[in-house]
Amino acid sequence: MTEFHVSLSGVTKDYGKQRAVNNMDLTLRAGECVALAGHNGAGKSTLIKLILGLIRPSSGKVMLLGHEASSSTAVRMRRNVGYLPETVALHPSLTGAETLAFYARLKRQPVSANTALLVRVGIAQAAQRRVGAYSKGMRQRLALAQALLGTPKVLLFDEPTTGLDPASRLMFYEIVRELRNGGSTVLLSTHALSELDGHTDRIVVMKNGSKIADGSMSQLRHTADLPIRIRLKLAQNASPAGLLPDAWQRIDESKFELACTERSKVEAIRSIGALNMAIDDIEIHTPSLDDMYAHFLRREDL
Ligand SMILES: Nc1ncnc2c1ncn2[C@@H]1O[C@H](COP(=O)(O)OP(=O)(O)OP(=O)(O)O)[C@@H](O)[C@H]1O
Repeated sequence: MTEFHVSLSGVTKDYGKQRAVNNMDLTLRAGECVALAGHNGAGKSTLIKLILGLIRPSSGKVMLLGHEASSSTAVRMRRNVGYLPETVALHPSLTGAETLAFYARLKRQPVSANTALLVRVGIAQAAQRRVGAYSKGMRQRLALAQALLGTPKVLLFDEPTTGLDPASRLMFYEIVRELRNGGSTVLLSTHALSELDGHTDRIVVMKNGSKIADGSMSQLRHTADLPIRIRLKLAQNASPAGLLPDAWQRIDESKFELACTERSKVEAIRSIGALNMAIDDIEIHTPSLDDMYAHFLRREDL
């Protein structure tokens, strides 16, 4: 049986006249990492707060670990949920160790596990320093440590990698991988789609409160069907380039380019093979995640 850790059905959230989330359906399974992408004000943070039960939907149902998210029974479930908010307010006069101990007590977790947690997020050496003297990245790592307390079943990260350097980002995604392998569900909101490659199972794209795309990277590529560019470099002794069909554009003396769809890519490569030309190199440029993202956000019909 598929185990859903989180499910939203027909969820709408209005703030007065402002519709922040519109008729949203979403399910998150155990051991799944899903990225939530969308422009500023698309409704990502609101969606995360709905899952946390911090706000109630105007209509529809949000289920978290088998309980309605904003119900009193779900409060007990919160111990199984880790949350990293978009802006983290940590007390500047507490040390890193004291901060984590404070959150561990709030979450009723043993403080004995904290040292290992500080090592895991890479700030053990600064544990006795005041948080006020931490860099932005160090504060973000400490905030991540509090979200990981008790190895939650559901982790909600609101723009977790903002302010992290590339090494810290890698550390973050390494932790996400461990969490997934351990069966936790991870939902992370982001603007940085280009850094997601290989780190998430699905990407959900939101626009003006509605879900406009939901699928794995390759499913989204298929749906977007953006042109792929195949570049050929012919060998010096190659047969005349005139053998190439007209669709191939000449770039210079020896280089040619074809724009084709994801679906017709294999056929295009096969047809070059059939021409029996001497080829030095073939490059395939697939659309980047940012290209796909821009494509979905641009579409007027969505
Ligand atoms: N407490 C609130 N009261 C009124 N309107 C709100 C409130 N919180 C959010 N909104 C509105 O709801 C919409 C969605 O906001 P939300 O913060 O969920 O977007 P977001 O996708 O997280 O944006 P960002 O990427 O900028 O963080 C926006 O139009 C925002 O102005």
